[in-house]
Amino acid sequence: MDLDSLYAVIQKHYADELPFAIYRKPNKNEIRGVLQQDDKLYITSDFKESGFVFAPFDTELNALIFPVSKSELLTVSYPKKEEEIPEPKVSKLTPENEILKSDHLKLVLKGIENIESNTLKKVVLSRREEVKIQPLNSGKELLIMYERLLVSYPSAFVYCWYHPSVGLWMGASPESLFSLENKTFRTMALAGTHKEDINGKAMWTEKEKEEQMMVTSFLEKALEKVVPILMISKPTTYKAGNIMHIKTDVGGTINTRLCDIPCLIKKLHPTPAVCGLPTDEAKQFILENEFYDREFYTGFLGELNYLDTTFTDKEKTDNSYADLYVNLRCMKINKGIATLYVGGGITKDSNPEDEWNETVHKAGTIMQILS
Ligand SMILES: C=C(O[C@H]1C=CC=C(C(=O)O)[C@@H]1O)C(=O)O
Repeated sequence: MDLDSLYAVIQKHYADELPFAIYRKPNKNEIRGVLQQDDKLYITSDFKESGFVFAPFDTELNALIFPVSKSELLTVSYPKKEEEIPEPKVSKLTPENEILKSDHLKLVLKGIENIESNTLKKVVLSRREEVKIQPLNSGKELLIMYERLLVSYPSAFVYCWYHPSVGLWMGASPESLFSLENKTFRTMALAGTHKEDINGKAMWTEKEKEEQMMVTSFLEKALEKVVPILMISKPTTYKAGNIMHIKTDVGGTINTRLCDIPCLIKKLHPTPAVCGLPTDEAKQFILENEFYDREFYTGFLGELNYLDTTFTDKEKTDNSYADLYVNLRCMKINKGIATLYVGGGITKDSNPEDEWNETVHKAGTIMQILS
């Protein structure tokens, strides 16, 4: 099958209001599709099923799955396309934006005050922004947007997910939750944000370095008992579209008898890159104080318990395979409205105005594919 045929199948599925996910993994030259054959909503309660999982931020809520046994799985090659990424169009503040801004500044300030007076060390605070778009009348318009995402974010996990009773989500995630193949385990500590500068280098501040180090230390601690020799790279600058982050690669051979995929999910989701530290305190602060429901933003998604190499073999499952990504740089699309989700890590050294600007910039990079 070629790309055009895959797109044709997706368009038909969308028109028939049937669930599907399409995705391209970071730096890979292929697109995969998981096309569920009925319109039921399947839930995975223990992450033991095989399928494409879509899990919300709040671990108390249901994670959804397109089961392999109920889906057609397709894979096509995707030629690499290089394209200049346009500068994000950051529009002037409208009165609506002013309200968004003052709410976000208040939220960040409250986060900082909490960190100063409590045991909370870091909390990731976010907001959403609604943008009017041309209504997506057909799958064709949808795929044009998806194609723009693919080209703008070659190093991201670029996906489009649809279920008629949940809605349509699209995104380009720079962050792996983890991958596991047999016993080879990989994850990353990603934090700190800068606009891309001319020479591709960023001058990281102490605040950003510390914020990212907290994520690395969390992973080290969470994994010490289950990955006997944990390899941790030096922090490097990582480019995601026209945004840069600090990234540390973390990995090793895991003892799957001590910790399997459900155990890893429990240990790692939500990471301090999207929640904070300590996890429970940060999560409580987020649920009580953010002005909206995150739903699937900062949840995770991807291949669960079906082997990469046997992608087309529906019957074959392997319980030590997963390739999961954190749902960042994403949006929900409903008719003529795209809701963008953006956030940033708050520590004691955060400056509310800078944190607001970070979210404006992140929103701008997603917005550029909407025009
Ligand atoms: C929560 C988000 O980003 C996280 C991932 C990378 C860098 C981040 C930061 O610099 O704050 C965040 O931790 C988001 O983009 O909505």
